[in-house]
Amino acid sequence: MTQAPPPSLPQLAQLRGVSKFYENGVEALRDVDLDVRAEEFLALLGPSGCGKSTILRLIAGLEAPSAGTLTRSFAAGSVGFVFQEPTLMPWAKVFDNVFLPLRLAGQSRGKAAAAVEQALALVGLEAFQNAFPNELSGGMKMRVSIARALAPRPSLILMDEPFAALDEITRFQLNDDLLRLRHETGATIVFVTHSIFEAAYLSTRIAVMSPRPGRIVAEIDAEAPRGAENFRSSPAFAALCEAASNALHRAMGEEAS
Ligand SMILES: Nc1ncnc2c1ncn2[C@@H]1O[C@H](COP(=O)(O)OP(=O)(O)OP(=O)(O)O)[C@@H](O)[C@H]1O
Repeated sequence: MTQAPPPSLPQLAQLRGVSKFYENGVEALRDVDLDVRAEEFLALLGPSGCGKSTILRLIAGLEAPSAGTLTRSFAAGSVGFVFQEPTLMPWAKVFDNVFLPLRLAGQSRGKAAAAVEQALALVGLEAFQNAFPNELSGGMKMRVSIARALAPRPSLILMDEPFAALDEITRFQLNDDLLRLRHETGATIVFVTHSIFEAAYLSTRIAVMSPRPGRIVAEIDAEAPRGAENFRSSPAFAALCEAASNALHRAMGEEAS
């Protein structure tokens, strides 16, 4: 008698044999197979121009594949996007910036107030709802941008190098905030980064990409215990960085060091 296979984790998105050509003839992706599993923190790690942002846009439904299949199993309104720049409206208070996606979804200010305040509390900015963006530091602006993505309570958050423009100390703080937020909200996160260290610190899985046309060349299980006081100096963190670094070197056609 054959045993039934173990139940697989639910998937929010599935890419099979996905290629993407832009109108100018650029082949951004070639034959990409990738799953986004519920409740994971998936990092897309790869060199500049390898198609990481293209994958996010495909998952969000902002682009269509040129070939292959893409299946989405989340509601259209249940995805949040965080970009490298905070992209806040400078003329609007923090509250109204975070309210924006709820306003676009047709909610009144009064009805949305609790959700906006809760999202701001999640990023530690509940006291700044009446501030304007130019009164905030770069890290605080990014927190507002994250709160805006969280306000509609999406099941999936797509983050495109959100901390790349921040100094390292702020970046480390926001990395820790993000781990806490994921824990508190249960959201699935797909996170684009160039940083091996950031991918190793944050992720439960790292998909390593080749240079353009991008393909997934390695998937690294990164479910290391994050409870340690200082995970960044732990052997588990070092091992993850080494595995990701070696996969990236192989992808770049170099000898792994
Ligand atoms: N709308 C577009 N039209 C034409 N070419 C595009 C378009 N968007 C992206 N590309 C090209 O497709 C390739 C992949 O771009 P993409 O932004 O997805 O890569 P990336 O890995 O996110 O890059 P980076 O790490 O530098 O942000 C690049 O060569 C880029 O120039």
